[in-house]
Amino acid sequence: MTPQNPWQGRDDSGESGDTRRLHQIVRRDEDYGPDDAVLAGFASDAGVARNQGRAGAREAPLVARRALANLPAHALHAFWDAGDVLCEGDALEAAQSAQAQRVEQILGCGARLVVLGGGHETAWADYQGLREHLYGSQGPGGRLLVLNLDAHFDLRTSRPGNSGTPFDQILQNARERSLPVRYACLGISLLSNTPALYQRANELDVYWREDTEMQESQLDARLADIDRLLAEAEHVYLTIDTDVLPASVAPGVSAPAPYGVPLSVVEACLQRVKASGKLRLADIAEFNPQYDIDGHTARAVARLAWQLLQP
Ligand SMILES: N=CN[C@@H](CCC(=O)O)C(=O)O
Ligand SMILES: [Mn+2]
Ligand SMILES: [Mn+2]
Repeated sequence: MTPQNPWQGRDDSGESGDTRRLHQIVRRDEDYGPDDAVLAGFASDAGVARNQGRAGAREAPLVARRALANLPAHALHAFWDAGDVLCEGDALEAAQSAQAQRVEQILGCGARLVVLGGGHETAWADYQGLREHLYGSQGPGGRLLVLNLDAHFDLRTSRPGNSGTPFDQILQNARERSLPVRYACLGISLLSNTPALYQRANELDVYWREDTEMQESQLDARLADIDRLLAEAEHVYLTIDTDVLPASVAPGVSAPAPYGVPLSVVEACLQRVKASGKLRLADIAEFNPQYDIDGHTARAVARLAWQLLQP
């Protein structure tokens, strides 16, 4: 469990009506079951450090919980905080392995899991847990869509892994095991990805759209794209890199993108995936509180996490 208690906020219970906020409905036991919402943190920026980026994402789970704490509960009656897996120093693979085991265990209970990263090395950890859940001996099998909302492909081929390699790691691993995994990346910034990364995306049959195609006026077409991708899969892993948002909305990231995808579009994509009934796992990565301005990024991350937690 995190040392400081982030679950603190206003108490309006003296007023009439439903005044519940998230800090008043959070639970820390393990008595969750099918369809219950569970929040878990992966406190790591070892992948960002390895990837020549700005450290600080390791504090994100704590700061995001603080921003979530005071939000009204609305349709959510309870949710569980499963605490953090901490990455000590550069011991990333050990932390990813611990996170994968925990993800598999929580998904095995039938819960709806939302992970707060960490750099995007979170995705390789989360995927491995989901892979065991879906394709392990008791798993249902079926086609998996990995849907990443991100300014970056994160398809770097260097190893050991870092925050820029997770989807190459996932696709390589899926190929080795002949698993039906498709990768789609929405929000790519032309100015944040080299031609080598576009080439890697083409080699791996990645479905991608650039940020310039992900604006409000193009939303209907993008939702139709998502519907087609969803129709070709039984399961979805949704991963949101905070740097997909414009730097003005989310300055607190390692690698800001000035153009970005509007929060309204990101939310519409999230809601479309949720409505499909195929969402098995979601995470939000790359929030770096050290570079935030007046909590703007923390609030945007909390807003996305809040939507994922709602029934
Ligand atoms: N998580 C991904 N990070 C980007 C970082 C790019 C940058 O630092 O400019 C990537 O590897 O492409
Ligand atoms: Mn990114
Ligand atoms: Mn990323």
